[in-house]
Amino acid sequence: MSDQTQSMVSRRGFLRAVGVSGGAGAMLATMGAMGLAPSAAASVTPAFRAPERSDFTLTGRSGAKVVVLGGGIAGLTTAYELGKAGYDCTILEARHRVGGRNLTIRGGDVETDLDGRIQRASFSDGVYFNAGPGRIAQWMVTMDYCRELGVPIEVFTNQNADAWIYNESAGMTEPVRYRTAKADVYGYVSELLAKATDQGALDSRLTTEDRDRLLSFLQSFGAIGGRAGDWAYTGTNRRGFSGYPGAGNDVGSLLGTPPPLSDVFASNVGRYFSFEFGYDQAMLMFQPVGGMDQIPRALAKAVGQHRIRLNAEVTAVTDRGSRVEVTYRQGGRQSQITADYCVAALPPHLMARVPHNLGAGVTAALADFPVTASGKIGLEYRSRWWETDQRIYGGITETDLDLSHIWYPSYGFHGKRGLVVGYYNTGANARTYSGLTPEQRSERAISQGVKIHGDKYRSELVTSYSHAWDRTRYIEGAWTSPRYGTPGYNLLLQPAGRVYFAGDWLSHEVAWQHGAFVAARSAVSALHQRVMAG
Ligand SMILES: Cc1cc2nc3c(=O)[nH]c(=O)nc-3n(C[C@H](O)[C@H](O)[C@H](O)COP(=O)(O)OP(=O)(O)OC[C@H]3O[C@@H](n4cnc5c(N)ncnc54)[C@H](O)[C@@H]3O)c2cc1C
Ligand SMILES: N[C@@H](Cc1ccccc1)C(=O)O
Repeated sequence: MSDQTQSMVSRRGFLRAVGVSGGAGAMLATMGAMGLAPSAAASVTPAFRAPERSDFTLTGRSGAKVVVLGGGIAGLTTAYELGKAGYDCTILEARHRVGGRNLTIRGGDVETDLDGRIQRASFSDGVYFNAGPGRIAQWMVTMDYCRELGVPIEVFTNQNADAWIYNESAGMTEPVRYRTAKADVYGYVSELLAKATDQGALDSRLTTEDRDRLLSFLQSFGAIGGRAGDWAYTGTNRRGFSGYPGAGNDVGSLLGTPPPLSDVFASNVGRYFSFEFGYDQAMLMFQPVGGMDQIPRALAKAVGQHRIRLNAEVTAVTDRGSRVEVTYRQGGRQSQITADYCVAALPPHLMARVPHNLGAGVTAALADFPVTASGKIGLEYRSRWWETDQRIYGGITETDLDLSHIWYPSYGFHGKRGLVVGYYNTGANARTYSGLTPEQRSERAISQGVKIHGDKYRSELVTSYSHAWDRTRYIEGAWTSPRYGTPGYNLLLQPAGRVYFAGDWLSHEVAWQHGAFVAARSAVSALHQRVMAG
């Protein structure tokens, strides 16, 4: 489908709904069903519905004043989209920069956490650390905003056959490459299933043709022997080589023979394979060139810096019936801003603490979002030993250590220096690290990383910066687990008087910028619909 076709389809949906006919509810109904017009559907993949495009065009104009609380992706998107339709928006952001959880750390950046710990990043020029979001799936509306805002993107390597798996608690003494682990697990699983199939164990489920087709599939899927070889898995070059094939008669040195079946299952390496099957984590994935914060930067530029008040902490919201008053503290001074409407795009657990007159039900609903902790550390190295010595170009190593994941950079290949994400963890593991000083976090991450990567993990380190989202002022958590379908959740999908709510927590894509974008678009649509109807 060409972009043009899809844009036209989306825009037509909007015009029909909001513009001239504009009956109440029609726009939202159309948005919900805003797949493809029947005539267009015939020429495109029929199953793909693209309801949320960045050519989100509000028809009809309004100069109404809107105050937006929070300058994260949801707040910025709200002001950006309303701005296109003429609204007079002001964003109040408590932090010293926009972006919220979309945070990229570069050399010179300074952050003070809730415990008063100050970190000044000293990364080299050109080295950056995405402390929050790092990847974008192709179908996400985030991609459309990158295109519309002119933010260049590049592939983010989310899976790599040459990255490692290391399960210490399963008794592994050294890491195994993904490709090796997959070859062995797929091989043995195929062997077992082929044997069971051939011995008739599945005859009640399979026709003769099914059985033959399944056996043929398993032979290629697991690289196993045929019937004559009793379907045995005995290894394959998919495991990799200790010396890769070369010129002339050099067939290379295969990476040994597979461990016995029960050792492979005991190592539990297979637990990581399904990650890349996820609809949200499957390759290809993308990242903005130069850091994830290129997105909020571009949004802020499009909104206009004069519309964004930084270091402005919202302290009260009062709905006066015909207008909304918002009180905020900036530079030690208390100020007030009055607007026709307000869109509150703060984390729900923080909005719950802001005094307001929107009702106890709203407070209770806002306070009912369980919050998860998460943390990451960026380790800058003076050499790219993971590329030169271990032949890992991007991707993720999976572990059962409390560091959970190690990410290799998807940019700067073959450069002089580079940044590895030395831990990315959640829940209890994240809280273990967030309770430590930055130096202790770095030491803990390094002492574990050397088990996988050897001495260079320590000796080549230049500097590090760690971010604990549960200890970040004005965020206090990584993401929430909404109680979908409850009266409280549904209450916040509606405006409370003149106050609307937005954020990834009001979507089914929590922990993704996509969720923040679509929730903002939903609030904007409802607000505009009301203004046009009024
Ligand atoms: C570790 C981590 C990894 C992630 N990985 C990915 C990923 O790979 N891809 C992806 O797309 N998404 C990812 N996400 C999710 C993504 O970051 C969020 O979904 C998105 O950024 C949320 O935007 P938001 O505007 O809803 O909320 P926020 O970014 O939380 O914005 C809320 C804003 O409100 C401000 N605020 C709070 N209190 C006040 C106050 N009193 N007054 C004024 N302002 C206030 C905050 O400072 C903040 O700027 C990740 C998040 C984390 C934490
Ligand atoms: N979106 C975040 C959090 C997340 C992790 C795993 C699955 C789903 C969401 C990330 O990709 O890192």
